[in-house]
Amino acid sequence: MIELQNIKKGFGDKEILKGVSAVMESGKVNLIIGASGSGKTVMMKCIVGLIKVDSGAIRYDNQDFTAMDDREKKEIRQQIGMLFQGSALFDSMTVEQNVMFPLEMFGTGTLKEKKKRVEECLERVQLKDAAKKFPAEISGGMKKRVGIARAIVLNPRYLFCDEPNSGLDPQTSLLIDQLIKELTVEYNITTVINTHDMNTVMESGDHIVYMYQGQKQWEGSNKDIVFSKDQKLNDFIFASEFLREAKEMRQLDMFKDKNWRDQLGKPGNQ
Ligand SMILES: Nc1ncnc2c1ncn2[C@@H]1O[C@H](COP(=O)(O)OP(=O)(O)OP(=O)(O)O)[C@@H](O)[C@H]1O
Repeated sequence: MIELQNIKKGFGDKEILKGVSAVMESGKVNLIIGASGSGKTVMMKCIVGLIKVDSGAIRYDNQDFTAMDDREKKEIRQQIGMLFQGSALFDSMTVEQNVMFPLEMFGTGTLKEKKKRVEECLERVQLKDAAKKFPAEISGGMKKRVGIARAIVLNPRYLFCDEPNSGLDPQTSLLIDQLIKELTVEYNITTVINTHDMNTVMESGDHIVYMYQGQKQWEGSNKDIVFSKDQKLNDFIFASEFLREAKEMRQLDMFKDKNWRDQLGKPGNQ
């Protein structure tokens, strides 16, 4: 679990994060959503330590990351896997060399063990047959899967994905979302995704943090979203007539589920 406690960050006299508190749960797909410029990327960079917060605390499983020295921060960073926008593969390396890279940098064990781990990860993302190919020879969806294999090769406890669906068709996007979700549950990873993709929100979002102008406007699950009365969230998520209709249909479906009906109206259901 990652906890953010009242984090603030500004550049010059411009305040970008205005005191954000939120929780990213383990074994869950946690999404950061919000309009362009709302502070999602800055927040993600603060969480992984690429940007230093001005104040507030970030806790990784109860360890205060913001109070750590460089050596302790490095230990946390080695438990973090990252999937970058556009996959960020090394073009001159084969698929298997790309996945091997973090193991060569930070891994322990013999070369044989490392090769076995690469093979396992490629098998897990169904890319064993593409091991000897170069990035230029594979599709965008395959590149994302290489990026995912590389992100999990060191068995991370935390996984950060920046726009994992950018540039992908809807069907491939769904497959990538499913893969990330499966891995999150399988290895009990705390996964944090920065996304604009409404399919991801409605299908994979176990826990969603909605940012509005540098503040957390709303936090909840994708089921909560369907019943939320937060106007800003509703305007953002259900922006089109089509999506508003889809929301009403899902509400009807969910009303048929007694367990869910019982939860409605309970404290915390915003
Ligand atoms: N290094 C920086 N120096 C100054 N301002 C910055 C810096 N990084 C981000 N900002 C500003 O912070 C604000 C929030 O940017 P951020 O990239 O977090 O938005 P975002 O929600 O991720 O948007 P998008 O969805 O378009 O990626 C913007 O106004 C941006 O110009």
